[in-house]
Amino acid sequence: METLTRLEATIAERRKADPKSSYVAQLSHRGTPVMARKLGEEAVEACVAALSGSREELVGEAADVVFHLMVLLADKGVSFEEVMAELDRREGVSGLDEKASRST
Ligand SMILES: N=c1c2ncn([C@@H]3O[C@H](COP(=O)(O)OP(=O)(O)OP(=O)(O)O)[C@@H](O)[C@H]3O)c2ncn1[C@@H]1O[C@H](COP(=O)(O)O)[C@@H](O)[C@H]1O
Repeated sequence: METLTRLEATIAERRKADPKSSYVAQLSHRGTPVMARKLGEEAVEACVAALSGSREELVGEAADVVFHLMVLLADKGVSFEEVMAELDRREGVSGLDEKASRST
């Protein structure tokens, strides 16, 4: 978790950097739709790696997904802490029970 907290701080800082020297700043400069598209692309690449790639490729693609998700969250002003709090809130509630409760 420390890694993600550090990455969140790095992303917040690099968003303000010169796009010529920072990939994060470049994404920020290009705007939310590009960030969202990148996240979608990386998610698809992770799926492909899971289905037909090596373990190493899956790890690499998963890291790309997490990184691009963090970039998009920063852009939308959503903190990593908020996402963790949502996961904490869900802890212990079966996905099946939660789904069943939606139809009542
Ligand atoms: N964790 C990452 C990280 N993971 C992946 N990537 C970049 O994400 C991109 C995704 O690769 P792709 O091949 O899919 O994208 P691409 O084809 O190169 O890019 P497009 O032309 O499609 O936009 C690559 O350029 C990777 O280098 C990352 N870039 C940066 N970070 C972290 O962010 C920090 C700040 O980076 P800068 O803003 O570049 O200084 C770094 O120190 C790292 O900690």
